[in-house]
Amino acid sequence: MDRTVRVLGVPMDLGADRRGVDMGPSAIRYGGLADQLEALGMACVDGGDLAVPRPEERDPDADQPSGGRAKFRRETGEVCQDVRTAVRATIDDGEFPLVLGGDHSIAIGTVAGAADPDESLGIVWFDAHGDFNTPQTTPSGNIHGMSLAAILGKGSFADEAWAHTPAVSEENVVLVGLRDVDDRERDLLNESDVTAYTMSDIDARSVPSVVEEALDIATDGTDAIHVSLDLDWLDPTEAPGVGTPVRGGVSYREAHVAMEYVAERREAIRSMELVEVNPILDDHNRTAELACELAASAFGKVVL
Ligand SMILES: NC(=[NH2+])NCCC[C@H](N)C(=O)O
Ligand SMILES: [Mn+2]
Ligand SMILES: [Mn+2]
Repeated sequence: MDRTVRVLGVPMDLGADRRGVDMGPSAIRYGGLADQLEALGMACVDGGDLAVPRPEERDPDADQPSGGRAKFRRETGEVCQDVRTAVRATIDDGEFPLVLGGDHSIAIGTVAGAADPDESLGIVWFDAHGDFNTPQTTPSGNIHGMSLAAILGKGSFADEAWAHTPAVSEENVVLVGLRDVDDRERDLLNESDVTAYTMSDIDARSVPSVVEEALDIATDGTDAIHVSLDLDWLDPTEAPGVGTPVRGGVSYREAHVAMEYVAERREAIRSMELVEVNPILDDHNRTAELACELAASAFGKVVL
């Protein structure tokens, strides 16, 4: 890729129950992100961290305009609008936005910034979870479990302009690696036109075949795609530093080969994010280091 990569940190933890994911951007930087990308011959600049309010200073239930429960809805909306502005400015400058979370709620802002309203954007979402709850179905009230539904304007997110990005069509959205879905979330997902590949699909078909098909669906008829990588997609033995680990995820090698397939489509990729790294729960920063390695593979690092 010949675009300069601009790293944008979003130390956001309002969307999750476990504290500590706000330190993800620092952990990923310390994990050697810039060095890994520069070793590939890429130019990399750091846009710093966006400001995020502290949860201690806010009331999670202060503003619930359209019913249901989405904790820190107002604050999440404000942060996501700042993420959108920063991502859009990066793209307007001809650079590639690499957003570091923070919890997965920030994807709402990344996608809003990446999607040109006059174009269509596909999404490949690597995750153990569907992130397809709405304020009406959520068991937790945590927006990181609702971010994909928000982008698609599900439930009461339909009325919230900061959340819903109409340039994204369900037909071009693909989930990869699912293994933990809530009951009402499952119904919403099954009723939607989103394509979801579970870990059972990966067991039966292998990562290269599933990821290639996922990329085909996301790029089919779209102008560009966004790649969202939740580190809990990997098995917790490889990525222990995440807030909502689920057994039975992809292995180290499978994650790398998936990112190598992503790299083959890199001209179509407009933005990428690495989310849910929680250094408090990690083992000597290995999850953050793995995130850096996977980013390098997604940008074209190969063995030979
Ligand atoms: N991005 C994540 N790690 N999401 C976890 C979501 C967990 C659960 N489904 C919930 O709605 O609360
Ligand atoms: Mn997620
Ligand atoms: Mn997840």
